[in-house]
Amino acid sequence: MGAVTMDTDMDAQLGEQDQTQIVRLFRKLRSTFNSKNGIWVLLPSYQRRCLARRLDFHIKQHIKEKFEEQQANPAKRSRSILSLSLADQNELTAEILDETCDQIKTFLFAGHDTTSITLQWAFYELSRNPRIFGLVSLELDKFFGPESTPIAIRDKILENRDHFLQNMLYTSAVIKETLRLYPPAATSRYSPPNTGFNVRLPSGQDLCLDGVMLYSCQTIIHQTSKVYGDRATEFIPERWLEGSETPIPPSAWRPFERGPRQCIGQDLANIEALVIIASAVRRYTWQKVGLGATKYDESGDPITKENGQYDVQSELYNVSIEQIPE
Ligand code: HEM
Repeated sequence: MGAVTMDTDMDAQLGEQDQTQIVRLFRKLRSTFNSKNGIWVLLPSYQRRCLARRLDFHIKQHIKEKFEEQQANPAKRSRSILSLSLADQNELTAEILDETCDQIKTFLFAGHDTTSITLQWAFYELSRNPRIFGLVSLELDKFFGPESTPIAIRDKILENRDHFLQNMLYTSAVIKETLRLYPPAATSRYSPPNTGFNVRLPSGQDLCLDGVMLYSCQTIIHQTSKVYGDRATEFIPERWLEGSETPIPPSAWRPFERGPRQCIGQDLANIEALVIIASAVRRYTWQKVGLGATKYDESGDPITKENGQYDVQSELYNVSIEQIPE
């Protein structure tokens, strides 16, 4: 996200000591929202304000540096979000600096966990569904040929940028199905008082929702059997391929939400996920360990269930609501 938003590698994948200040402060700030987290319980709002101020300071420093660079050498402008948003500015006023800092924080926040959570679930489903893993692998073999290094993958994508997505239909369906079963983000809508926003329930009852905050629960919408059938809770990428049995109305799949405020980064998220899945599947196979770990037979091979999935030693979720400690 650092590269896309600010044209900067923020070393987020390195150990904490080697990460940039922005990443470290961002993580600390986020931890203040976890009420179980030691000292923050006592002083969350004060600490939060201090951390937020320090984070703003570092991001603003960065914006100033990029602005100077861009002014000195306009021809070398990159296509990062920061660079594009500064493109028409001749002067970096305090107001523009504040606004740019806010926008950058929104992108860093919105594009950070969402894609990584999607990838975690995609990797999980690929690890326990050998048939699906095989089909992704086959599609990637056809497109990339024998090359498997990330650089080769990048070059091949750039060479075929106009046909890349058309060639990745199955892998794209895996991502779509991952986002259906495990939507990583959410949103809400507010209808101010006196708007006159009415909805009709399936029972025929009319409800006025003025003054109500509405949370559209994608997890429920995405698993409704009226749309997704008896196998709504199963991971079946094929349901997204042309010629699949039941057409799915667009409004029944909304991990990025819909309408004028829908996710602005969805194309980027899809491409990021495709490139990362392609790089990983081309080089590795993997098995789940810990909770939900794969079960093996005596000769060390994974045991496959009737539905084609690997059997597991324990359920992935083994804590029911009643069991969650206070
Ligand atoms: C799988 C990945 C992602 C998912 C599931 C996701 C989902 C969402 C959702 C549900 C919203 C709220 C939309 C609404 O209220 O209607 C949203 C907003 C937003 N997302 Fe994403 N997002 C993802 C990745 C990204 C990335 C990579 C970026 C940045 C490049 C990004 C930038 C944003 C921004 C800026 C907004 C606010 C848009 C606005 O309020 O107008 N998202 N996203």
